Amino acid sequence: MRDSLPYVLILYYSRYGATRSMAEQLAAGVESCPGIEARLRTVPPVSPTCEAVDPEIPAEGAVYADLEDLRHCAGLALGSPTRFGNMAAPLKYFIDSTSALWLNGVLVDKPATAFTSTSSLHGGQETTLISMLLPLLHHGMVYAGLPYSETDLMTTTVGGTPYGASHLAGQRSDQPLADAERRLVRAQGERLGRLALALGHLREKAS
Ligand SMILES: Cc1cc2nc3c(=O)[nH]c(=O)nc-3n(C[C@H](O)[C@H](O)[C@H](O)COP(=O)(O)O)c2cc1C
Repeated sequence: MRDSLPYVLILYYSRYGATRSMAEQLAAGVESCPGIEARLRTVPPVSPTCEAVDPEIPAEGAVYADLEDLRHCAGLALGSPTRFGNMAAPLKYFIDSTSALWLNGVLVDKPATAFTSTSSLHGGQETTLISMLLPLLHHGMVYAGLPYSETDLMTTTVGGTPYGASHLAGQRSDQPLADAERRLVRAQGERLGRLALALGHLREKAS
């Protein structure tokens, strides 16, 4: 018998705060689902010289993720700023440390999604989301984007894609989430929460 609620892991990197504000909205969406919690975790920055070791507790924002956060999640949302049309290196670096979980198939059949923030509208939101989709598929996760039943997808003039939520943060990464962007990332969290519960029940039945 489980003594705590299942949780969706929201694992993100954010240098200037835009992706972090998306992560917080996605968490609110997850927690609007009765019976499941959101767990926010981040990853430390990386640098070309790797002697430096970051303090164990970051100065602000979520605490750093470890592999146990990932092992026990019921669902996973990956968030990253767009960097040259791709996910940021710190998130990729963390994902590259997950081979032991992959070998044991611990993420197989769990739902996953991705979200991103950019400075420019056509600066690579979709390619970044797809770059995050790739390792999730290798882990055997079930990718859930955003369906067009979320009608903001049809009308948004800022972020929001069927591949996952996105945010146009502007040149200084200081634009707040637009209403449509906020609704979409919340809907994504709510959907991920529902899917995590449903797939969790299916996995329990099968075991
Ligand atoms: C190295 C680097 C590469 C970037 N590449 C892109 C890019 O390809 N397209 C884009 O629109 N913005 C790009 N940006 C801007 C960030 O994606 C944008 O500022 C984002 O909102 C930052 O998110 P954060 O506030 O969570 O750190 C880049 C920023 C950096 C530092």
